[in-house]
Amino acid sequence: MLEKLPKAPWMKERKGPVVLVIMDGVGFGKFSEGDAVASAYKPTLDWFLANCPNTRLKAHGQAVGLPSDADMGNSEVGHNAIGSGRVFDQGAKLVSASLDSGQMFVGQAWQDVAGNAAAKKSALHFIGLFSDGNVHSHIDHLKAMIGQAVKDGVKKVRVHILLDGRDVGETSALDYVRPFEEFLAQQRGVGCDARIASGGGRMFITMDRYGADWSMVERGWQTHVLGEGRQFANAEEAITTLRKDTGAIDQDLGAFVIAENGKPVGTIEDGDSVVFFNFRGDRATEITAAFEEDNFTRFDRKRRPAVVYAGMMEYDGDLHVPKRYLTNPPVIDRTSGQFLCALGVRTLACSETQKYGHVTYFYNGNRSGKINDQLEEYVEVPSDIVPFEQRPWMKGAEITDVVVKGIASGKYDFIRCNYPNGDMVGHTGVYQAAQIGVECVDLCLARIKKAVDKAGGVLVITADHGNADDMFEHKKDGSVLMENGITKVKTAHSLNPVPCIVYDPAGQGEYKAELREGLGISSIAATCINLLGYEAPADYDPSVLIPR
Ligand SMILES: O=C(O)[C@@H](CO)OP(=O)(O)O
Ligand SMILES: [Mn+2]
Ligand SMILES: [Mn+2]
Repeated sequence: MLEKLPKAPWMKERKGPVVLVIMDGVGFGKFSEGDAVASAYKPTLDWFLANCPNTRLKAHGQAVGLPSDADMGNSEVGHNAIGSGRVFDQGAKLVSASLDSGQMFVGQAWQDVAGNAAAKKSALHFIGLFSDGNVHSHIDHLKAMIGQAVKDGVKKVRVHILLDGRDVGETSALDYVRPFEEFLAQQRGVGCDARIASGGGRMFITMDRYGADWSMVERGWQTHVLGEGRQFANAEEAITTLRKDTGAIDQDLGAFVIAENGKPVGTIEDGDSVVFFNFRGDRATEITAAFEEDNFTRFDRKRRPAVVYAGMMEYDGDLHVPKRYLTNPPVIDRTSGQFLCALGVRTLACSETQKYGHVTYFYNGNRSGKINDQLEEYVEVPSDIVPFEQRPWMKGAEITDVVVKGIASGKYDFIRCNYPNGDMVGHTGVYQAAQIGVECVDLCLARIKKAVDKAGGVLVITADHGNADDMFEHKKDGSVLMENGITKVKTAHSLNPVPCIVYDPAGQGEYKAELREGLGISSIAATCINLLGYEAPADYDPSVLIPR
């Protein structure tokens, strides 16, 4: 049972709702070149920063539960922290710890997958994001598992590699493939037939999220499971050829099947074992459903092999997906949503498909369902299926329509939304588009400001991590990295801090104009709870508001 939060005696009631805007991927850059946030025309955001209480919050590394401060933030850990008001050790850290201690390998799930392949002399397949980005996966985890599988007597390993180029350098795939091929050769040297079997860009196959584009998963199934698609002798040949043919960066590269004499080397067959080695859930649950669900209707699987399947982690704590997983997820309990529902606070959450689960599922501690059907409304604006550099405004206007209407309706006490633009367009690496994405968010903020003014509400503006604020690769000395005479673009998130702005036109001086400094984005939960008129739970990270 949750304790009931006491009223904050120092906070006066506002007439209108508390509105929380999460500008995904909008941070404060530290370089002038490549900062599409700083260069954007954004009069509203600039006005807020000049006239409202505001501070910068940490949104990366240990401030969001990642192993080290060299780890950039991401949407999962960011929204977990914002929604739960505390910092939990996250997947990246938990999996590494479980591997280091050997805990994973004594667990039942590992015994099932490795034991099955060893006993049946069948293949153990690994599918996942192939990089050291540490957002969805880490290649070291993959290598540790393969090493153990060999020790456990597995004689055949097949790896299906999803090329990253989104959390790491945009054309860095071969930096991972080449040393990995050497590693696989070592495994073959000790009697395990270990090979790369298939692959493709992560934004082209397998790793769709929130049902935005199931055709990606279908292509992944065809590639990994059925072995259908363009054939190559090895991954390096595939990557070099596809790059030459299409000019695509890694995340968008086409699919490939490794074959010998026209025959794929690693289709997934009855009796095999499969490990999906991403620890993060949003882009893992669809392919998991294709393996696990008996009555699967999203696409025609043609053939569904009877395999022993495990995910790296439990991806959905409500639906308990996958059925078998190798690492226990962080126990994100006592979320702000649960406290607010217990108080009868009426809530609206909204984003477009690409980030819909961020403001619901991640925000609620990786649980996909609602906390309270009567009190909460979740609105998903369907995302376009387009390269976002072509439409950098995305569904900003439509999300704003929902929020503005929600504010005016008087039906909600708390409204939260996520604008994907800074992030989704930032990931494309197209500077001009990223800048327009940020400008779109600014245009939306102006509309929200008006609605808040009219309703007598209060607005909190923040972000989950940076991205558009850092669009060029920089050298250690801070100068821009050039390649063939042009700036090398950066598609990944940044390590930069993010804004926290409190626009409170109906405020009565209940708190100091200087906000508490040095905090991380987990402080947003207590801040919103305070503005709603309650004291935050004692174990929450402090609010940015200092009562007078
Ligand atoms: O697109 C994604 O999956 C990640 C980057 O890997 O971005 P975000 O954390 O912002 O969702
Ligand atoms: Mn994000
Ligand atoms: Mn992102």
